[in-house]
Amino acid sequence: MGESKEFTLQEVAEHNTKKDLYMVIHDKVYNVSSFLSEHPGGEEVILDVAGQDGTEAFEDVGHSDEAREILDGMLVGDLKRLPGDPAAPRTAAPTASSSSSGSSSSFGVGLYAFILLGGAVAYGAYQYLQTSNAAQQQ
Ligand code: HEM
Repeated sequence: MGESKEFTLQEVAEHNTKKDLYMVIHDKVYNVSSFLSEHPGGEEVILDVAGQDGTEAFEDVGHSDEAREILDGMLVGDLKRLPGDPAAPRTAAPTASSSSSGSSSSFGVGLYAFILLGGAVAYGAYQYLQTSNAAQQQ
C-alpha cells in the first residue's frame, strides 16, 4: 500500500502532448504516449482526452479485454481527487457485463423516488385544503 504514485487532475493535465500524454481511466493514471500511434481507433480520439479523464470516452466504445490489458501495461499511478474536483464518471465498471445499456438505471430510480415524493406532498396539500375548506363552510 502507498507505493504507487498519486497524481492530481492538475498534474495529469500537464501531460497533454503527443510525446507526453497521460490519461485517467477509472481513477487510474496511464501514460499513453507509446500507444498513441498504435491505437486502432486512431490518434485523434485519444488526443481529445489528453491530460483528462477519458473514462467515459473509453467505456462508450466498449473496449475489449485486450484493450484493458494494454492499459495495465501503461499504468503510472492512481488519481488523487481533491475536494472540488469533478466526481468520478459513473460508467460501468470494467468487470461489469458487456452490455452497456444499464447505465441510466440509477437516474431512473432517483426519478421515481422524486415523483413519488412529489405525489405524497401534493396529496397532503390537497387533504389540508379540503379540511380547511370544510371548516370554513361550517
Ligand atoms: C489508452 C486508452 C485506450 C486503449 C488502450 C485503447 C485500445 C483500443 C483497442 C485495443 C482497440 C481495438 C478494439 C478493442 O480491442 O476493443 C480500440 C478500438 C477503438 N478505440 Fe480505443 N483505446 C483507448 C482509448 C480510446 C479512447 C479515449 C477512445 C475515444 C473515443 C477510443 C476509441 C476507440 C474506437 C472508436 C475504436 C474502434 C476502432 C475501430 O474498430 O475501427 N479509444 N482501442
